[in-house]
Amino acid sequence: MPIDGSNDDLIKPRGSRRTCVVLGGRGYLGRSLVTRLLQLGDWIVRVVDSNHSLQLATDSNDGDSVLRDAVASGLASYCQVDVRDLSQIIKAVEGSSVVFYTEASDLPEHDFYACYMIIVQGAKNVINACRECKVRQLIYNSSADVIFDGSHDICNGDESLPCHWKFADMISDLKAQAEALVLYANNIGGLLTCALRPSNVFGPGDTQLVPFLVKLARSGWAKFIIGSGDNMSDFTYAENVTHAHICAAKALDSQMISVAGKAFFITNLEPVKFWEFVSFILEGLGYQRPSIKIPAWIVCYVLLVVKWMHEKLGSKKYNHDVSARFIHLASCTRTFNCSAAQKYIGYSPVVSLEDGITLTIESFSHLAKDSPFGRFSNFGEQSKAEKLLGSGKAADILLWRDEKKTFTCFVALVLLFYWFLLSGKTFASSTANLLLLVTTILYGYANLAPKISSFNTPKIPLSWFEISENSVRDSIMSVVYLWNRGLRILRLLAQGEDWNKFFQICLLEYMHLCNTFDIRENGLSLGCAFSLFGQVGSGGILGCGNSLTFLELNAALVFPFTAFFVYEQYESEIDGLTTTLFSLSKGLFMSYLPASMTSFIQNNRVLWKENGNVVNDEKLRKELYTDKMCPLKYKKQVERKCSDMIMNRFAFGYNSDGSDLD
Ligand SMILES: NC(=O)c1ccc[n+]([C@@H]2O[C@H](COP(=O)([O-])OP(=O)(O)OC[C@H]3O[C@@H](n4cnc5c(N)ncnc54)[C@H](O)[C@@H]3O)[C@@H](O)[C@H]2O)c1
Repeated sequence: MPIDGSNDDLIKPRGSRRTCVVLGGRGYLGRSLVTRLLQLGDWIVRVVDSNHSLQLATDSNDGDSVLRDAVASGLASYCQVDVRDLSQIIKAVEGSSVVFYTEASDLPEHDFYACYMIIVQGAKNVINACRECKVRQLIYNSSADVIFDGSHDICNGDESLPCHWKFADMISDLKAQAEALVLYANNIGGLLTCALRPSNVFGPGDTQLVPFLVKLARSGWAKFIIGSGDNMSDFTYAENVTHAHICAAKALDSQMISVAGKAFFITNLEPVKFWEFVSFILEGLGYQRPSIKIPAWIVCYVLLVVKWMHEKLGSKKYNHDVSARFIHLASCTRTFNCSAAQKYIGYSPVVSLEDGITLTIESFSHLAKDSPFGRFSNFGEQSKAEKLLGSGKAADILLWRDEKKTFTCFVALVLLFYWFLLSGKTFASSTANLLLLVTTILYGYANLAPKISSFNTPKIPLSWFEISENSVRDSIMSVVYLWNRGLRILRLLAQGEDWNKFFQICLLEYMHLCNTFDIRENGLSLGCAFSLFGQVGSGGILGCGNSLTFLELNAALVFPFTAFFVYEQYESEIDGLTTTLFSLSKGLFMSYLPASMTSFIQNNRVLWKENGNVVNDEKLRKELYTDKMCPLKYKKQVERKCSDMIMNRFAFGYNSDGSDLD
């Protein structure tokens, strides 16, 4: 129920304070609208939202302090409603003359019914409540998305553009229906309505655009420009949207014929390249500006594959619509003509685009790259890939946190790789050549004149060549550790204690030898296992052997620089896929076991004895499936356990269903 409960509109003369309702008044746009209305001083504001109470911030939040003062002086009140319940809305809007309606934007997009009930049914309820309570004006916060089909450019589009009823996403479709209902309700039962269509709203506290861009930047995807990067877009600073609402309320009185029953585009009147805007925001927050162009159709296909994977894995966390919407916005031109709003509702932006961007960047400083959370990919949470790499310098390099550093390391590794492996020399002569080269360069540098024409040649300080005692001790310790470990493995192999490892090493050595011969002997093939094409003919043999080896070595070089990066981007997808593949291979393996064994494993009620204790097969499952065993070992253990079970069954008189044998 409204706290103030006044019917002042009906009693107070025109020109004094009027009562208005801001439905969705604790939301992003709603808060800004409430603050602006209270600052104007012409209104008694009833904040209506789904929260139990106002929940005012305790710190010095500007908007909340204005509202706190207004509540204390009786100029503002709060009322809790659910827009799906007509009776609640009737109580909330009773006695007001204007209703500003902004509905939720954080809707459960996978649930059509819930979205429909909030957007469309909610709009019907608000209209009916306004009629019932004789509210004079209803101003609906729509969106420019209602005329966008997700694929065609809109250049300087105005209100004459027809609604095509083809939408890129469900929310825009439902919002278009709600907007149509609001406009259709105009002038029925004395209610005047209009709708505002802001385009790409942003500003301090933005819950959609800026957080999405930051997330993109932290995951590394903001490096890419989708499409040509030349597409133009209109953006609207949030305060300008709320200003437009207040202008519309005034205009519904003064310019009734031109405004009532109409929709108006609202923008900052400063169209910019979409990627220019994104770059301003990202650079302002310390992130790299997007620079690599990728055709939009490739991104769309990748997104479809990701969607398909999520569907297969039954993942509910992934929101395809949000990513798809961003791709459409990011690759199409969407500019709107705002002259109708300027002419009929007297709108003009109160905050310029440049100031709006500056204020927004300031307000999101906690999400900036240098903030304590800047290194992490998921708002304070360390990624698995980063944990796996030890969160140190190696992680920073392999996860491309600093492109320059990573690129330098990669180039250095490539050079070493070619120097040592593909030069055709032995390791010792490659090392000797490298040392000779370094010594020659250093000698040459030391003998350079201190100044060559206008360039100074700084001397390299001697400290560069010093190695600290600790580093020497650490590296010796590492060498000693590796040496001891190698010796232990050798001892195991020599004593024949680990035949698996013995054969693995033999196989590896054999393949290595074959490939070395392939490279060195220039045409000689040993028909190695590695070179699958080795048997085809001596002409092709060398090529295949060489190129395969070359490819493998290259892959080994590129792998760490790509695999961890890709894993970080698609952590949940890759984990999910691995789990699915693991369970599939587990199922496949079980299907190859004899039926008697699988029935023992699958039957929950099977009992057997182990070390004299009766155990059910749950324990067996846990032991077998959670152990990190190699497939061969795994199979052997299953067989052994199953045969034990069969033995036990007869020895202890249990049936496979756990009942006693007769
Ligand atoms: N934020 C943007 O960038 C943007 C851009 C263009 C258009 N819009 C549109 O403006 C509108 C408002 O956007 P926002 O970002 O301020 O949304 P928001 O989600 O921040 O605020 C909506 C408010 O509605 C309340 N609410 C949710 N469910 C309700 C229910 N069943 N009954 C009553 N109240 C309920 C929420 O508590 C919230 O306070 C949305 O329709 C959105 O589509 C937003």
